[in-house]
Amino acid sequence: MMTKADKHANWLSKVASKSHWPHMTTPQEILPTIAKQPAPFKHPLTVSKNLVQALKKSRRMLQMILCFGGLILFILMGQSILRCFNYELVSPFWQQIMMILLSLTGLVVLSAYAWLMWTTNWFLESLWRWLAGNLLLVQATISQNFTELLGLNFTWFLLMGQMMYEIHILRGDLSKFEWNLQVIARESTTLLGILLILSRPQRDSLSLLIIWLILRSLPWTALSLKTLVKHIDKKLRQLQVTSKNLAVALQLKGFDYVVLDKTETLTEPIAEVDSITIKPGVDQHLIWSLLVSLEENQKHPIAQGIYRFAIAQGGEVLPLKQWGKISMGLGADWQSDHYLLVSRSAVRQLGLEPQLKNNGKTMSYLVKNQKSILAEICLTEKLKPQARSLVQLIKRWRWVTVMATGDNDSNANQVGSQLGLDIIAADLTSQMKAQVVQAYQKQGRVIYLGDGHNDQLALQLADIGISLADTALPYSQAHQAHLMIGESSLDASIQSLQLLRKGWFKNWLDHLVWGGINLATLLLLIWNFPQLHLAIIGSSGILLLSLLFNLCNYFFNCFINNVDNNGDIR
Ligand SMILES: Nc1ncnc2c1ncn2[C@@H]1O[C@H](COP(=O)(O)OP(=O)(O)OP(=O)(O)O)[C@@H](O)[C@H]1O
Ligand SMILES: [Cu+]
Repeated sequence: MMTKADKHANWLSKVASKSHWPHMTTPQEILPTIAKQPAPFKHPLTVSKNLVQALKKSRRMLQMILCFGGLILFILMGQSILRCFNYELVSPFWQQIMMILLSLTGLVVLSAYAWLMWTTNWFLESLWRWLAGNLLLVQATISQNFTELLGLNFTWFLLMGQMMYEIHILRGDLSKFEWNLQVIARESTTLLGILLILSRPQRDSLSLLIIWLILRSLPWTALSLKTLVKHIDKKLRQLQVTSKNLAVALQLKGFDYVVLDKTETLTEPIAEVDSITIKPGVDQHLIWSLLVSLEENQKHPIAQGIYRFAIAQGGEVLPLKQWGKISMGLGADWQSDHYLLVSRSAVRQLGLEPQLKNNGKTMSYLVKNQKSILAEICLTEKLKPQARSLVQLIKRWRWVTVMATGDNDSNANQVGSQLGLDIIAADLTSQMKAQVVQAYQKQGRVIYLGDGHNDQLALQLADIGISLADTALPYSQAHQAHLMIGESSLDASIQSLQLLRKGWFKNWLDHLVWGGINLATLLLLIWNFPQLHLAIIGSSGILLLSLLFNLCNYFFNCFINNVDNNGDIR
């Protein structure tokens, strides 16, 4: 049988063979093809620029009005529907038909809602809600309670909307404003719900309600996401790790793939030159000088190794005209010739054949005018001491380990098998690294661990990007990652991953406790404690308001996000 790992290895070999070269990796070139985010919600309305600008300015105010207005309208509509439609007057046969239809739609809507929840990895919560919802459904159907059935349908429909909204938050960045809005909405609606219940004639439900609210607040304070984020952020900072969007990261709950960069992530930041084989008849001093000049200002581990070696051989700096960054190496013009210092696969794509066999080493080739190989450079990279424990840790958690490297496959296989990685993808450009991440995201959640050198895009696209930006090698775009490790050792990475996992576990516990409380209340209800019924009606009042708030917010976000800075609808 084909394992998960095999399937992806197959797919990867297909992607890797599509590599194009020479290829200038400019962000403009990559972004349109790679950074294809899920298509944004297209609003069917076309509105004038001025209106959009006005909407944007008064967005918050409008949200409030729409939300509370919507709630009042909703209640009024529900009441008038129930008043106009006299269920008792319908013939018993049609009453039965309507009951069955309502139960069935209830089941469908409930299942759709639970499924949406399932897709965000809230497995347990989704299961609780589905089971509890079905209990309610059965109870209402058996007792032939038409109003309750109608209410259940409505509530689940709204819950589905809320779930869509939450998925929307999970996909994007949770802004501070959105976060605060959520908190305000939740707290104010709780207050409103309490007032609603207090205004009811039956006071006996009050004590039950208070117990219920205390129970409800326990997990909220002890285990809530906000507390967790604070706690974990503090610990991360002690490790000199800066985090971004930790709330989003912690809501993801568990991972399926960890994609690792090789050079400088798993290996030490300086490579050691083993040998440089120069083509017979070529001026050696020119080679050393070309190497020194090419690598002079490069931060790449290979560059550091080559530079040191060539300097020691007496290389001098020549006024080269550098090409800027290209994938798979460097390019520069000197006098009327152009020189490339590139990888094995790049050399092959030029139709040239290296002399030396590649025995699991990192290789780099100096090529003149895309026609002849002047020098073959063979380098050794040392594994970082903690690389093995990192991989073992990840494997113990049963996440699939993938190596995505720009280095040649011979070396990648050597390092990969030494560490026992599940999948190895070599000869990747930064564009292909991003594609690898995207491909795995179709199967599950992806963490990317890299140095921010040839993988900024991959770091950005992954569900969590962890960049090991060595303070001595500040990579310009590393800040887009969710976590930044300020040292090149893997210790902080290992500890950060462990912290995240602890966070997910606690978050999971939170849902367990919540689900337990919900289920217990519902079971009590089924065993016919009429007072609790009131408490639950009160809490659904809370729910309703917060749902409407979230729904308004959701549509607003989709709508506003579709409008670019010029006020044009995309
Ligand atoms: N500064 C450089 N000097 C010499 N060769 C280079 C340089 N940069 C890249 N190369 C060549 O291109 C290949 C791929 O480099 P790239 O930076 O894409 O990946 P990498 O850093 O080696 O691996 P990883 O993706 O695991 O970090 C290298 O193996 C090397 O042959
Ligand atoms: Cu790297």
